[in-house]
Amino acid sequence: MALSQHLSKSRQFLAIARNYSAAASLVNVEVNDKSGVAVVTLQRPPVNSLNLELLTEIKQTLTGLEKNKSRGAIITSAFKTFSAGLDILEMYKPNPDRAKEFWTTLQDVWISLYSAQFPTVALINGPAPAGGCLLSLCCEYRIMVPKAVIGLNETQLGIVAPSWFAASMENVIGKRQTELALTTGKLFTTDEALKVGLIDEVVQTKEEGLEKAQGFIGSFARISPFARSLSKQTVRGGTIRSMVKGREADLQLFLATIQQDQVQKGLGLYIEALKKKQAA
Ligand SMILES: CC/C=C\C/C=C\C/C=C\C/C=C/C(=O)SCCNC(=O)CCNC(=O)[C@H](O)C(C)(C)COP(=O)(O)OP(=O)(O)OC[C@H]1O[C@@H](n2cnc3c(N)ncnc32)[C@H](O)[C@@H]1OP(=O)(O)O
Repeated sequence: MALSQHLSKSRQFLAIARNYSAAASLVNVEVNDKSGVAVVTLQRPPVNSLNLELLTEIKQTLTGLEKNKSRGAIITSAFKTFSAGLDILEMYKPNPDRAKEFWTTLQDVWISLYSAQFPTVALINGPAPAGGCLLSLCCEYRIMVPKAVIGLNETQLGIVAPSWFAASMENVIGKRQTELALTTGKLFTTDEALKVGLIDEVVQTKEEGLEKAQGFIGSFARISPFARSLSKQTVRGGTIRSMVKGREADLQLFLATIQQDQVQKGLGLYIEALKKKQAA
């Protein structure tokens, strides 16, 4: 499709996305006029913790971008935190039906973002623990600001990162580093993340990050989108197939795990600690 035609379609999507954002407003989508690349900004105050509503909007946004054959997407945050990960309140004293929908929607978001046909970049403009890290791991390229942290720190909450969280990290930094990171619940500083390959670039500001992200996506301009996306599928297909095959068992494991007394106690203490931190 010619770029002018494509941009016209992108603008139509943007209009729809804006209308949608106006109604719900947890995700803002702006399509760059020149490049056709969408900047997807998470904006659930205060820390973009991923609850059912935010995940649902992310899922709808990704579906819209795929349908409109997006040229690329940059995922970032409107706040100083990229994303605080899963909303702990979705797992603490949960309503079973909501918990089921919550986890299923998280799985859908992972599948859509991990297998997106268009190029994806995470512009990590603040802390990205656990589910925040997972979102960025689904992308093809990660750009991060200094003085932030990123990692799958689930063990620090007394829970275990599911196998597809672990696989997402392993595909980026390898088995050895993933095992060390997961068993300790490590949150990498920006410098540590760069060293281990968990992120690809460090930028000083979000604006610089947006430029770099556009540059990364622009680097595919001369590559056939068909060949590009099939190559991505070749590399990621095994991980996606195994997640999809195991998703019902994964859901049941999640529901059973969060009902355990010990897990509920751990989550309760973690919530208290977060609140005390704010009061101090
Ligand atoms: C085989 C296994 C199979 C199944 C396993 C079963 C279970 C495993 C399931 C899932 C894996 C879990 C994944 C997750 O993502 S769990 C979430 C992990 N997240 C964190 O540990 C981050 C916690 N937050 C922070 O460290 C800081 O908030 C942060 C550095 C992000 C920002 O700091 P800042 O100083 O800017 O803000 P705060 O004052 O700390 O927070 C403001 C406000 O927000 C509340 N908050 C923070 N994070 C969360 C969160 N993740 N969920 C809900 N609420 C959160 C915080 O309490 C404050 O609230 P309030 O006091 O009411 O203002």
